[in-house]
Amino acid sequence: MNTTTSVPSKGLKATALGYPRIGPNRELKRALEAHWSGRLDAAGLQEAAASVRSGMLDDLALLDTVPTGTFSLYDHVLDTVVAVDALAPRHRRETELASYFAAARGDDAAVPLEMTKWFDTNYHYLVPEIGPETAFAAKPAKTVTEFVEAKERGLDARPVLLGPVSFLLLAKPSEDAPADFSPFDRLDDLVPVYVELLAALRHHGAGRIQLDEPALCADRTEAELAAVAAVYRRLGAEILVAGGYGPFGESLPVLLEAGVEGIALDLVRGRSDLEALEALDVSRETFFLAGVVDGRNIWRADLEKGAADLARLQRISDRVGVSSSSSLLHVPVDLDAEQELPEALFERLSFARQKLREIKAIADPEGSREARPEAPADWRDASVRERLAALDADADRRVPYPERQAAQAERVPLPPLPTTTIGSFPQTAELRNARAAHRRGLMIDADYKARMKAEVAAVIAEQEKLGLDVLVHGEPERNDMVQYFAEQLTGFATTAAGWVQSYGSRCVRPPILYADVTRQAPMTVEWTSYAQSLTEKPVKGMLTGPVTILAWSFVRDDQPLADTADQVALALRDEVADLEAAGTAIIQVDEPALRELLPVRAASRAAYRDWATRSFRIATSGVRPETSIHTHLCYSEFGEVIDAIAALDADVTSIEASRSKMEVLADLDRANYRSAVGPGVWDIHSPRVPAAEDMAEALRLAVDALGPERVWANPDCGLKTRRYEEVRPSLEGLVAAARAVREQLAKSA
Ligand SMILES: CN1c2c(nc(N)[nH]c2=O)NC[C@@H]1CNc1ccc(C(=O)N[C@@H](CCC(=O)N[C@@H](CCC(=O)N[C@@H](CCC(=O)O)C(=O)O)C(=O)O)C(=O)O)cc1
Ligand SMILES: N[C@@H](CCS)C(=O)O
Ligand SMILES: [Zn+2]
Repeated sequence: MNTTTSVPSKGLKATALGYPRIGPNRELKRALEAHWSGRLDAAGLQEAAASVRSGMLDDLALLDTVPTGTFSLYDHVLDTVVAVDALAPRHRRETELASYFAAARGDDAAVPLEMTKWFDTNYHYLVPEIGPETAFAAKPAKTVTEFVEAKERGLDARPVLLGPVSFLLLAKPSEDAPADFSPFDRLDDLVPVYVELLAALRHHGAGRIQLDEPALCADRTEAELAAVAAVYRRLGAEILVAGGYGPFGESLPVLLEAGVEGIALDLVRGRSDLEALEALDVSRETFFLAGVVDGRNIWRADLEKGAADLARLQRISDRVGVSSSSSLLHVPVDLDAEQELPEALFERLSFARQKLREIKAIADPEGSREARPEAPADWRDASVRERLAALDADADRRVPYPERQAAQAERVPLPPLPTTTIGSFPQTAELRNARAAHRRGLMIDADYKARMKAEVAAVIAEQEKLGLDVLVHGEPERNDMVQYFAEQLTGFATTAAGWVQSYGSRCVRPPILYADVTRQAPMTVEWTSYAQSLTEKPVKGMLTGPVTILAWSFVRDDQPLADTADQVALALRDEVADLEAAGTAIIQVDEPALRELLPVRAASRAAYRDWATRSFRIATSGVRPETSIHTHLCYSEFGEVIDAIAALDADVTSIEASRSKMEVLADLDRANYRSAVGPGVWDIHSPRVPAAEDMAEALRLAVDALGPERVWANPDCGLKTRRYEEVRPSLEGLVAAARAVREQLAKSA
């Protein structure tokens, strides 16, 4: 056994709130997918998981105190469901592992838990279903095992669990719960189970235990805050409460008054907590972790600034340690895996492993305080800035929707309820292998392009055969809908191995947006034009919007997000113009991350909505009235961005609606959204083939809500993760459903 022990620091104790858990080379992803496909048994999967955990501890051993339990086979919220024994009956199977994956992914017998965005990140968690009858019980096996693993190595280990308040606030009522039930009503029943979990850990020698309460970084009601106080009074000593997604704000005095031993502060996004603490009467015995190393971005820390914040905290308390601002889950593992990054960029970056060293350096009073190098002057591009400054008057479409709609209908006549898809068709292993071969230099450009064009032709033929009305080229040439654009724009770098978990085994490599953005050449026109040359039906141009490009990249921190978004928007505006000039009648600009970047706190939201929607309009407003702009959003929970969706001023919005049973349509109506909607009638996140009759019923609901002239028929997201075996029958059903509803409408007219 490896018996690494941590090296005691000369200064303050160094730790981190959590660590990447997919493995430096996505080892866990490969093991999971092998297990799901039947190639690796449960024991083999557990062995691979143990090896990933061991690698995490190898890295974390650099610290004085090591967080444990932040590993997960799929998702840490699902782990908490298991830890409190709250699995829904429909997910219970013969083994714990089978139950776990039934809840995570669904199977023939049961739909999975819903998946949704984790705060303002690109990580997705599984939403616990809690009802009045959910019988909680403590199941400490995972947390204890992982704690003991670290302890047996001689490490000073600190178990981490998702706290009870956040667990219930992130949950949704189970299907059979009464209408007035809220999972939070069950807090008093859940807390004793946490008491047992903590007792099991203490029994194995745990001291301080970290309870993550990220929900306390959002606005909370008085009643919720009162409950927080009661819970933390009851959970007792040696508890460290961590937030990680901004300031605790009004929760901060509540936690202090409840007498929690320690609080982990996010001093990157939540620096206002520091000022709040300076104004409060805080016991000098309170333990604080100064989260001065950014867990959400990849820039090297400003060590002087970190040390200065630390000093401020030391004026408040005698017990201070140093940490990351959030879990390091959101950054890639190791910068040293990147050989191709420009030198001036490389030396300004820090991934998880490097961040551990930064934490250590800040904790050590004699540690090096070497400054991050200045950004080179040629990272700024005066021409982009001048163009943006001159653009103000041009950032909106000049003609209002009703006139545009008439011009567009004349240019592209379509039946009622036009059928279309969201853009991507299945990314087969064969496509990805061709891309990997191309990247490694084993396939020349011409062959790669020919292979992708053959795929476009096949996708067009599929759609013609299915009888869809508005076609797509299928996006086979895109590794990812953000990375593909980042690879072609200046100002972005892409990584070779900078993988970050998005959900379960799925990962993304967020590009790094480090300098002013410009478009060197058209990025998509050739593909769209080629697809259009193969068919008489209209083919949509397909772009990713500025907000989503920002949300799914690591973004420069030296200027407001709004300014960066405008630069990306300007590059897209040129692409839109080129697509239009090439004869493209319909251009879709996807903004699935519009909701994701919405600030966690309500006070900052109006400003966000303004810049986010303006950047979309900069990208799209250059076209003539007869050119139709579509947009697409997914990941439900649109409530807070409904006004923003209306402010995008698109001609057609396709939107995830199948899970919310079309409720979003009434919301759009209330927000004065008057253009057309494609409410997703097929939930593509599930492998189930939807029944044509169910899709027809959904379309009828949409027609009732909006009128027949405003409804499009489409799935609720792209088809890249689905297989053709599911796609063909599902789209056949979709076309049949639209035809059936059209016929009914014609009869009743
Ligand atoms: C729509 N979603 C997206 C989000 N964020 C993005 N940046 N992009 C998105 O599409 N956030 C919200 C959702 C999240 N959903 C998903 C869905 C699916 C994935 C996914 O499948 N990810 C893939 C990786 C995708 C990718 O980059 N593919 C590349 C590289 C493929 C690869 O792994 N290559 C191997 C080499 C293969 C070989 O040698 O044989 C390698 O590099 O090691 C490509 O297609 O070229 C995943 O596998 O996890 C993510 C988010
Ligand atoms: N056009 C993209 C949008 C995904 S959100 C796709 O179809 O995959
Ligand atoms: Zn989508």
